[in-house]
Amino acid sequence: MMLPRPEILLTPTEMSRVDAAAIASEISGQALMLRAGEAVAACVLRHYPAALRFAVLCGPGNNGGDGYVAAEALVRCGANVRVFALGDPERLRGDARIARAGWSGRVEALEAYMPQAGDVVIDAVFGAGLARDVPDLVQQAIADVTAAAIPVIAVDLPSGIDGASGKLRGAAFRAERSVTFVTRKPGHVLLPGRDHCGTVEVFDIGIPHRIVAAEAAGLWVNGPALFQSFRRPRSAEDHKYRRGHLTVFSGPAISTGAARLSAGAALKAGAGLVTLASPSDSLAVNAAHLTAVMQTAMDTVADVESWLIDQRRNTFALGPGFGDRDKARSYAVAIARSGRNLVLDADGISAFSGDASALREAFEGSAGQLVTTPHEGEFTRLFPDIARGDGGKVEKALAAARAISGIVVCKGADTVIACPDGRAAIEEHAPATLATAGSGDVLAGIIAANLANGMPAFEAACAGVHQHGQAATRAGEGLTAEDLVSHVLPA
Ligand SMILES: NC(=O)C1=CN([C@@H]2O[C@H](COP(=O)(O)OP(=O)(O)OC[C@H]3O[C@@H](n4cnc5c(N)ncnc54)[C@H](OP(=O)(O)O)[C@@H]3O)[C@@H](O)[C@H]2O)[C@@H](O)CC1
Ligand SMILES: [K+]
Repeated sequence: MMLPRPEILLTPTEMSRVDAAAIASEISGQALMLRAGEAVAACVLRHYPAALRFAVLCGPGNNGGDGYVAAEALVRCGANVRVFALGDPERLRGDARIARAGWSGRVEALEAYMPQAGDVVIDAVFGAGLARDVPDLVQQAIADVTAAAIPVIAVDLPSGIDGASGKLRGAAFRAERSVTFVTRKPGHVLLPGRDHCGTVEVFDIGIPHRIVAAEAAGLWVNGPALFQSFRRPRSAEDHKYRRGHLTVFSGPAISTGAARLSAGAALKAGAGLVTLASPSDSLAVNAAHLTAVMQTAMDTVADVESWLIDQRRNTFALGPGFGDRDKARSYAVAIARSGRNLVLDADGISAFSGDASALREAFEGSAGQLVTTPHEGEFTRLFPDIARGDGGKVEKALAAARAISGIVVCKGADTVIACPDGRAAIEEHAPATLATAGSGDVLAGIIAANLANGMPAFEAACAGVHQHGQAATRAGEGLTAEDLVSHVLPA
């Protein structure tokens, strides 16, 4: 069933607040658990009609409670079901205790479970309440089930996956399917969690959307819903200057390709004009490759300042193949002072290694918007203290965004886009083919084009990450960064 905002993600903490708010508004917790467990039973019957036996592994909390409900529902349908529990089921409390009482069969100890051909495992050991590494007994069960290649259906999340961060807690089941409730959780989308969840089904267990919306803090799966209303409307009266003038800084003669990839991608993404600002020694090399992209000589910060006099030059991309870090810092500061937008990538990020506060000071009070696009190594260099912390990718990206008062795009197969105001989005459709030289340069150019078009920075970055993934999907196998450029489309 479609939820009103399918892109919302709730962390386990937010989910338990939603649960508490639902119960406070007279929705019975027991009824929620019944619907959840029955949804799991329906899912396994639909997908594994030929199973010889369902082995339901139940934990000590409400995830286990869902397992007992599913077990009883399966027996009612005539299935062969065995239940194996972690810990003493007599110690269950609340709704889980009631669910246990509703299970008409025996409960065996988890260690008694011996996987057999024809089994399907229902993993109801831990869900949202996983608080630390899974105990040895569970690690052993995970190893046995994995070795025997038994299909696993996870209730909520595979046991061992942290719902907030997607991180592995000791070990985790690799599920073929996960059945979750109300919304997906970050652990379904972030890696490695996403790889352990299999196909995720979201069931509406009857909690009204207004309760969900009240607790949702602003974390989404990236997609057009986040940025479509900020797209630049197309108009017959448009001319190129209305679509923004982007300047991309080129590196020295031996490393000009990266900036050309950014510039080419920006034109395809819909920037009205793109100028490559080249050191004098690179002009001839760049000229040999350029057609629609224009060129100007740019050797010093004084050259940058005089280029900034024309207010139509509203957006800059700095870093791809740039090289000179001192110059990169002085250029970035000049752009910030003049109130223009900046996408800072690659060498532009390295120029501020360990000194993120200098970026924040430069952009604080500036009318210009800052977007940085670090991969993992660049993130560690720019934000060493944040990178060392324990948090998940979303928490780290948000801390970094606050540290620079700008948008941070943490690149990877689960790119996170974070805004200093607390909003964040996770991309889930980036094809593996994007892991190719120059792909990041293309992304920087697309985001810069969106900024040049007048999009607010968070939306420009979300759209850019989405456009980048879509371009890679259109390009298909054997993708190079040049192919990627040719498949870029406007937001
Ligand atoms: N929210 C909703 O709307 C609905 C939620 N529903 C379901 O509830 C689930 C969340 O339930 P939950 O909060 O009870 O957490 P759950 O995952 O069962 O684990 C908690 C227990 O495990 C224990 N424990 C934790 N880590 C451990 C470790 N490493 N090793 C050993 N023990 C460990 C922990 O012990 P403690 O940390 O307190 O010592 C506690 O006893 C959710 O995933 C969904 O399936 C549905 O019914 C529909 C409505
Ligand atoms: K589980």
